[in-house]
Amino acid sequence: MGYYCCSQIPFSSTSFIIKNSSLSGATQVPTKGFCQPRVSIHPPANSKPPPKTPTFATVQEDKGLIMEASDDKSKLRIPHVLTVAGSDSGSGAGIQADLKACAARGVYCSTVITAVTAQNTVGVQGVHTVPEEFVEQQLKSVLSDMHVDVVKTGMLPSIGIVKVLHQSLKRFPVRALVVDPVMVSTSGDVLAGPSILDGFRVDLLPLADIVTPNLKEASALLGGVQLETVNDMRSAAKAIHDMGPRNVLIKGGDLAASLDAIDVFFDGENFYELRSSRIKTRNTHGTGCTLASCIAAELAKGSSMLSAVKVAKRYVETALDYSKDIAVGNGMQGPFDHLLKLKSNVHNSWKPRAFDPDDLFLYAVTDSGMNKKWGRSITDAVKHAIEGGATIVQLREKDAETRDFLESAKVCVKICRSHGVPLLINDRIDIALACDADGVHVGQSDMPVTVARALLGPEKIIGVSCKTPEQAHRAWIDGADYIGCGGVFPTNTKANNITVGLEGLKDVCASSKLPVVAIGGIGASNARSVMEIGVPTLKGVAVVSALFDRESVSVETLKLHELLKKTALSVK
Ligand SMILES: Nc1ncnc2c1ncn2[C@@H]1O[C@H](COP(=O)(O)OP(=O)(O)OP(=O)(O)O)[C@@H](O)[C@H]1O
Ligand SMILES: Cc1ncc(CO)c(N)n1
Ligand SMILES: [Mg+2]
Repeated sequence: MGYYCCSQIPFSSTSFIIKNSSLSGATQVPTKGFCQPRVSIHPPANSKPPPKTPTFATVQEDKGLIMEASDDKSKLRIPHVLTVAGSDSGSGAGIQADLKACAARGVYCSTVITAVTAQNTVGVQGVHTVPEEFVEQQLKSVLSDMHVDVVKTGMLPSIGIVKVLHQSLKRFPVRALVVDPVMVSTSGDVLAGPSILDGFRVDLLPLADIVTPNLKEASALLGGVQLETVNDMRSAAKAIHDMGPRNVLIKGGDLAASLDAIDVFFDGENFYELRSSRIKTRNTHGTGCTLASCIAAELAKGSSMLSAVKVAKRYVETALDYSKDIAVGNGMQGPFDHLLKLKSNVHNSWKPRAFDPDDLFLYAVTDSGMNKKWGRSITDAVKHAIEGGATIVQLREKDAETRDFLESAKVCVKICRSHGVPLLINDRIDIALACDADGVHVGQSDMPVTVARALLGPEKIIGVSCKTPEQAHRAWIDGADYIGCGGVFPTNTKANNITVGLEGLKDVCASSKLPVVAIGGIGASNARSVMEIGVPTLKGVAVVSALFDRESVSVETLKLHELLKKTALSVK
């Protein structure tokens, strides 16, 4: 990820687990064949709220999908939000923001488009309303076929559209309704005129589980009262709650810029001030749509309302912070990046290059004990190995403190990157993620390759230690990029490690579909014999002591590099 796209419709599902979930206050209507009851839109708020009974969703944890206890037990279903909103050609708000927010939160999102807007970072240049009959047709297509958990509404440009939505929700009840009463864009352009207010008051708010107006929209719903302070927001939340929605969230994005970003949540009993720091950025276009979609997504996963709102607010804050410097368009209000990776350097121009098996040629593995013995830092060890011609580096710092290790690893990443040499971390997926290393190397009893892959994503390099053809086969099936085979010879760096010898190495290389690097007791005296086994999958040697348990790392690396080059020529 790293490119802004105006037409792409993202979809992703990530893992999540639901147990004992409860949706605050929605009326539950038991439906035959579902262990997770379908819940109808609740009655007006002046009728007594039903007791909060937890709903239960059976979960297949490894897939992260809700499993319905329907007749067909093999059917997996992912939480589903339907957004009923307008399209924003600039993709910062509207349908496009909803799709991205749901994708980022791991929820399926279907779409009913109510209007098409010609819109960019400058403002709204045109609005084309979809005829209400066609909105109705879209609603029917989705709701009659798919199991929608939560409906979220955005731009509803005509009273007729509000009416058909109301009818459709009566006909096809869902578990929760999130209403974002979109009226005016931040650029000041009207997206739904005042005639819509009656539609909200009469038809939608009494059905809503939550309504999320910004300051201007709250003011419009209340007939134009001024809202400038947090106290005003509280009074507004209470007054809007009286119109029927179960919960109200007044968004304070438009409060004075000197203040924190404060939203007021009211559940009919208690007020909550939800605060986050105000991110200094022009890229706030679509925060409202995103917040409402994220609330809907969390509800679809089974969160309570308050926790859904808190998660959504934190998500928006993190996404804004992460995107504060991105530049899309020339106007005053830029979009932000929903599919953030929560990493500081994704927007760098640096792009990981694809793994090249020839990188395994001279594989330097650091060792904290040896570095200590010779009085060198990890970073000096890495620098010198690269100077001598190491083609890939692995940090294997078994007894370093995590915080120190991370700091050194970050510096090593910079050094390696500036020389085009991949840097891997031994065992520690957390460190690899935190320093954005090129990948990891894991042993047979470390984290499984499949789990490491899920955490690291498709681009990172994963190597795995294997002693047998069976382990090598497994590594290939599990999606590793290379295997390390050994120990070939006895070594001090791994006490009690069974050696496989040159024969064992040959067997593994001959059967492996992945490139192999030989490891264990290899140095200048025996590297030639290793490379001479002559199996094409063997791409190089990994070395610890022969480089790092020496006075000059660069000199030893250079010597070994020369020797390997000569051997490679003679083996060919
Ligand atoms: N600069 C900011 N820093 C942090 N949070 C912000 C900032 N601006 C808005 N927010 C938060 O984003 C969410 C959306 O609020 P906002 O008032 O911007 O909605 P909105 O006007 O409907 O947005 P839009 O119409 O652009 O989609 C709220 O939780 C708000 O506190
Ligand atoms: C289509 C659309 N929906 C909602 C908003 C509010 O941000 C917008 N600007 N455009
Ligand atoms: Mg808004």
